[in-house]
Amino acid sequence: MRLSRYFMPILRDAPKEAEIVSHRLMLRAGMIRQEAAGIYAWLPLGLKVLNNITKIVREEQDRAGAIELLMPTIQLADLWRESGRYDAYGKEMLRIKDRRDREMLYGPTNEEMITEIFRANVRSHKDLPKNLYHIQWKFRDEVRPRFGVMRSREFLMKDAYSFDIDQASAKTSYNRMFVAYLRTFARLGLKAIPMQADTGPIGGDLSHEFIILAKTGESEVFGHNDYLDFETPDADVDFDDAAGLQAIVDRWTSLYAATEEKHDVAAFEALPEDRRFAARGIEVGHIFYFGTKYSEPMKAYVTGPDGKDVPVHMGSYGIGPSRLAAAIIEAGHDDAGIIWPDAVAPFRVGLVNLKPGDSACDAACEDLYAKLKGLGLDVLYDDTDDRAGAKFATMDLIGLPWRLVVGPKGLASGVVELKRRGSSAPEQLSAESALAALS
Ligand SMILES: Nc1ncnc2c1ncn2[C@@H]1O[C@H](COS(=O)(=O)NC(=O)[C@@H](N)CS)[C@@H](O)[C@H]1O
Repeated sequence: MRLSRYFMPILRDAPKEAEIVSHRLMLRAGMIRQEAAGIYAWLPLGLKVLNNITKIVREEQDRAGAIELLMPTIQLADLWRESGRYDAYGKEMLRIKDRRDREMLYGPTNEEMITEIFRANVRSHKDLPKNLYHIQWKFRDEVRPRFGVMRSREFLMKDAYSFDIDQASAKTSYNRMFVAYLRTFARLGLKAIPMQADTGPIGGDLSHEFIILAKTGESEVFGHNDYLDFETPDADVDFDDAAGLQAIVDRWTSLYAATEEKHDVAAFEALPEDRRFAARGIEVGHIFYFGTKYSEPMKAYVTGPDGKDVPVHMGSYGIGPSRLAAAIIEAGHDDAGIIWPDAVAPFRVGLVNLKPGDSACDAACEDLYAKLKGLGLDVLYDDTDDRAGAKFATMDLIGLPWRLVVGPKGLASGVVELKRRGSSAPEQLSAESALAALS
């Protein structure tokens, strides 16, 4: 992409209302723009990051055997009356009426709707287990939206829902998502720790939050340090091996880890001082098992092996891709700006022409631009007339993994300059060597 043709409204300074670093940097990098309190437009650079995040989320859901569909954002109030949550959900629910005065709502979550879709189509235990998911915008009228997209009112969520014949089988579905979440957050360059958590308005009695440690996290969390060195399950983990999955979950829940709500001070303080952490954390995922909480009132039954109708056992599993864009910045930045993990970066390489209009620089940049794209790399080519310092600052701010600089002096001695974001010194090397280093 040529920067002269792109749309990336960089801000020199962050607006004063931005309190945390990710909010400041997302505004300054031209990734998002607030349209109303807690409601954001995702500008081109931010949308590329969001799409990279959802791509990884989707791949790991699919690997775990979940099946993707897409449910609407607008839901009928009557559906929520069936589960009894319409009144219970409270002020966070955005209630609307259509032209026929029909009561509707902007979905904060989809347990009722997915249960309705399931019960209309699945009647036999032979069709179980099932895990259906979508990646869809949600609305929760948070009393105090803040920290940019970290706690917004309209936000993107991957929410998956599992259906099983009994609790034992539902636990395996829960474990599949647990393992998928470990892999997902690791691929996003994050160290997420599963912590026992409250179930809140979703319900049930088994729940884990996946927390990443960050100074600006909203939650107070406590845990055993060893979690930070646990390896992530491999891509070839067998999602049909119930015992193997349980072993992974057992290992990842074997040491102390709890959010404030579930914190057991005595258990925590029994740990050696140098083996425990008390930190702030960001909740990037939350999984729940809640049995027949929805299937019972909504009559989502299947015929069991004994011919008797039984309500299905369910769980729901949420990840916040829009929150993750901010959380990843909280976990990876420096004074110059964002440091994206390669898998999430909006472009792989920032190509900087120090002297647009100089025929040697223009020719060398066009050649590198074409070759880098030929290597399948996404390139942002800064062909603008900005000063060199401003160009370098922009590339650091938006956090691209590589910066490749072409200038008249360098060309005269047959070199270009290559720099890895976040590492130390830039390297002077031939264009060919630079291409080899980037391929
Ligand atoms: N206001 C918000 N802004 C941004 N992300 C949010 C917000 N509220 C929740 N999330 C994200 O959405 C994830 C799931 O939300 S949740 O309430 O915990 N879970 C559910 O809604 C269940 N239906 C799981 S399918 C959270 O872990 C968090 O990453």
